[in-house]
Amino acid sequence: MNTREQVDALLSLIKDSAYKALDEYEKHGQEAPTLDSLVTHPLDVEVNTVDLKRIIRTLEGACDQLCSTLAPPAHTVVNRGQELYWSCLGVAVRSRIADALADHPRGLSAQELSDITKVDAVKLTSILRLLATRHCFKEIDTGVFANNRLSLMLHSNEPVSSFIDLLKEPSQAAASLRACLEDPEYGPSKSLYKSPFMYSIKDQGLYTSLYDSITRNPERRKVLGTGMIGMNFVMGTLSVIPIYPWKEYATVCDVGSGIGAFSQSLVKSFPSMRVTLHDTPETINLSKDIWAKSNPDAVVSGHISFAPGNFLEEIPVKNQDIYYLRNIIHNWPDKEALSILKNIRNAMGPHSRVLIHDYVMRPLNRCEPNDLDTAPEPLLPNYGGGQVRLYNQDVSMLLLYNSKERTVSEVSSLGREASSKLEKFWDLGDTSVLEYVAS
Ligand SMILES: C[S@@+](CC[C@H](N)C(=O)[O-])C[C@H]1O[C@@H](n2cnc3c(N)ncnc32)[C@H](O)[C@@H]1O
Repeated sequence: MNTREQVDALLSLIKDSAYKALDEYEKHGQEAPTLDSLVTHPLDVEVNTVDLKRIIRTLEGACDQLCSTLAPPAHTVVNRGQELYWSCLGVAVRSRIADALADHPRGLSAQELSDITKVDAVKLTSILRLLATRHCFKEIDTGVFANNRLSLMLHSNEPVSSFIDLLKEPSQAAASLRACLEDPEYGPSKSLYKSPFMYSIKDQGLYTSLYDSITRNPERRKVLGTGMIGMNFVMGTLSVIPIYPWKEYATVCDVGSGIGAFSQSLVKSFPSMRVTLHDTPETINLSKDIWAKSNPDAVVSGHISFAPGNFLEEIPVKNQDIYYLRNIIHNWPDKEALSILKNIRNAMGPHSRVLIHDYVMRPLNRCEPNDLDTAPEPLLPNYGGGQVRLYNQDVSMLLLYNSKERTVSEVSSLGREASSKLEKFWDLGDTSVLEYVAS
């Protein structure tokens, strides 16, 4: 295709997917809200958004490719190199700007916001202008800002805001990435204990790993718990609940459960299921408190139980129908990921299944045939910018743990080494579930 043909094809994809997205909102009861709207649309809180995700990845991929094709190359790379949105979002969350604006639909001046948040008014103006330029908050008069559809996500009641807060550690590690890669000891290391994050805090000599630093910091532990709810909401992982045949099974071990955000939804949909949460003792203590308040009946009836421990040493819960691991394997370099899978294999009964629920890396070229959903040309086969979160997450895993998001064949080879074989692949739009049985 020459450039004009590519632009034509990209414009068709954009037009087609934009109209499909409008239809998708309307199918869920109301037309798509404008950016100024402060009203939640039913689709905003829907668990299964796989169809919308598939539409949006084409739309975003095509818009990004169209602009990258037609803008001067220097313009595009400098814009990306200067990107500081993440830093301003972090400030907005920490200083609770969206909370401050909640009762002021006609907005507050930067000075009024500064009086509430204690952030200097001039600096706050620059920060909010950058955010509003890409549609998070809006400037309704010079220096006067109000909430809009995107900034509502930064309210402290929204788990997504905790996930934004949780990006502090990878951002800190990202600032050290270049120096870390050039360091003779840290650069070539594959160890969790020598990740770019560990490099960034090595002079403090306080912690052995990111998990060590979070486990010993109750405030960050809480942010991790709620941030995981926000991250999973964005990833749409709860769509596994309506899509996977849970009713064929009776017992589940949620391995590395966190505070049990997944299991809360699972027992709500399948109240007869017996679920055991397995995590570190500190996180299990936190989750016991949370469940005692949020769902005491499930705890008293024994439908939810707790198994503190260390999955690198042993899985204390034996012979479950399902061992479910959401956002676990990607946190660990191959050596530790294999230990976790081997420990699960030792805990499994003859009919147990393992569900590994993570992002799955897709090829950026069309050379190798694969069974994954491939984008139409001229898009990159992995949807390019339409799947950028997956690639950001991949690099975040490198920054934090010297780990990565894996391809199907990388996870399968770890599975094989742990005496398990891939039986089924579930594509949930952004994320995928790899289902393993004993081999
Ligand atoms: C990224 S979070 C995922 C939480 C949860 N699966 C979810 O998706 O919401 C990883 C979890 O692994 C737990 N974890 C880390 N090291 C562990 C270990 N050695 N044994 C058991 N759990 C561990 C952490 O405490 C944390 O809750």
